[in-house]
Amino acid sequence: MASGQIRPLVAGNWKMNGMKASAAEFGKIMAGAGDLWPKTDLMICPPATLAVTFAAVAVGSKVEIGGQDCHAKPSGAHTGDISAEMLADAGCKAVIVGHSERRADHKESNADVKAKAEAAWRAGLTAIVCVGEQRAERESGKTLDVVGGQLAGSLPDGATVANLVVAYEPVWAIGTGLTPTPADVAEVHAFIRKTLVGRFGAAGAGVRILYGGSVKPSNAKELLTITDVNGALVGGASLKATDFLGIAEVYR
Ligand SMILES: O=C[C@H](O)COP(=O)(O)O
Repeated sequence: MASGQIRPLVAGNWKMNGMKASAAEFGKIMAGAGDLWPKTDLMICPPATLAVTFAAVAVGSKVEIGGQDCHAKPSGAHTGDISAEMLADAGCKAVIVGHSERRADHKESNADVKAKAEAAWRAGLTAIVCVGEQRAERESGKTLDVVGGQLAGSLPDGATVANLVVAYEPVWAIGTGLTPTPADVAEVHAFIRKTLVGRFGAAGAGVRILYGGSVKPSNAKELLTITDVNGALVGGASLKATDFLGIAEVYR
């Protein structure tokens, strides 16, 4: 399916950034979102400490709130963890699972990511499943093998495909200012689309595939208008309202 037939999603992952005072920047994002919707869906995934407040103030706005991770179980003795059900209870509509920083820092396996994605679905959330290769893997021509393996192991089983988003984030492009060529992005996104259709049939053609990794206003048009790029997962540039909205502007 051509990217133009799917409403894009521009999601901001604030990672471990943001204090109560960041509500002012979030307010600017909400203020600008009305002009971009309904052409583009906007989402901010703040740290959990801010999710409840942001979700409350975002009611009635055109910005949805997502979590950055969840535990696979609904509740229990898991100190420091947050369940998908808790995120839903806080007003979140989605959760990122399998971000490369979680896969690396917390040694999350594909099976862990899949369990988290299924937990998201169980709680009624959209699962944003992240995949992407390391620099050495790209340089040795293994990108599609790596991404294919991650998809095979991490995508949830079930029929709630409408609640699935895949984010392609080359690990070497995250926070580095480096980006793949448009041709490389197109190749991986076409591969992900083919994989989704193979896995979910016709419904796979409607799953949004985001690109993430050093997206900023100056490169957004080049990266986000490629076929089968249906939006962006933005890190650093999502912390500043003008940059985040400037990225989403490409879909206006
Ligand atoms: O989740 C977002 C990505 O890790 C991208 O981060 P970045 O835009 O700072 O490169």
